Amino acid sequence: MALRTISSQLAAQLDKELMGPEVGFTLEQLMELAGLSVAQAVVKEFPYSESRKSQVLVIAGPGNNGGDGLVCARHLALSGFQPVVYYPKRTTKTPFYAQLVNQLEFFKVPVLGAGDNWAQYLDHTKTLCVVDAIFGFSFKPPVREPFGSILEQLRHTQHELPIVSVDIPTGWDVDEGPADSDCIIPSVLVSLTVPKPCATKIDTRETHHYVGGRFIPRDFALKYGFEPFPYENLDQVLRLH
Ligand SMILES: NC(=O)C1=CN([C@@H]2O[C@H](COP(=O)(O)OP(=O)(O)OC[C@H]3O[C@@H](n4cnc5c(N)ncnc54)[C@H](O)[C@@H]3O)[C@@H](O)[C@H]2O)[C@@H](O)CC1
Ligand SMILES: [K+]
Repeated sequence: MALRTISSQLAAQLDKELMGPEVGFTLEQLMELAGLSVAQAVVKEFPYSESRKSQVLVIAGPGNNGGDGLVCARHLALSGFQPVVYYPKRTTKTPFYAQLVNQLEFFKVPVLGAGDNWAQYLDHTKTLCVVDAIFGFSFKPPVREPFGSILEQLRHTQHELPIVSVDIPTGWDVDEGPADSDCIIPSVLVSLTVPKPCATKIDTRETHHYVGGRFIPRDFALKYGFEPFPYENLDQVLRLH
């Protein structure tokens, strides 16, 4: 069956409507569910076991994709993993992001900033995977620093240290896919609400694809032109490939 997708423009419109006066979701609610979905995909792909490594590096960007990463880290901590967050460009647009960081401190999750030695966590003998929560559907190329250097390092380690990308593999054009051979190739992509067109460009032999962000009713999905996804029970993610 063909992959159901919507364009970046329509995704932004859908988001706006969900948080508009008629529907009334808050960003905080949606982000909590989005981050929980990503954590659940990590748990499904790399089940926790006391006998194996459980460190996960979460790299959070400056926008809402980064916020999803901060929430995901908290849920991973609750599930027995040892997340470490690298959050080099903190936003002060709303106090909410600082609250998410406080919650991570409450869970004793280290949150590294610009200037900290984050690259030490790119060691595949100690770290299970990297959660790429750098940019989502509002990314506009080209990548600015420090994120260009971060992506370059992830590309060098991706064959030993799998990347789990939140919504969009960072650096890919949201509608067109990987712009060049320098782009990262995630091992797992967790599309939120509905995959964006770039998801049709993943090679399903190397990237497992999930959909998460389970927060819309059937008729709303149909209005935006896609069939709802058949999630099971209270699962927050559904594996597509
Ligand atoms: N309905 C949904 O699907 C929801 C989506 N959420 C998340 O929100 C994301 C979209 O969030 P935003 O609109 O905040 O955007 P993003 O998080 O995609 O990125 C925007 C931020 O990145 C910066 N940026 C953009 N292009 C850049 C470049 N080339 N170099 C350096 N910095 C750049 C911008 O200045 C801005 O700070 C989605 O992809 C998803 O992860 C959830 O948090 C909530 C619900
Ligand atoms: K991402």
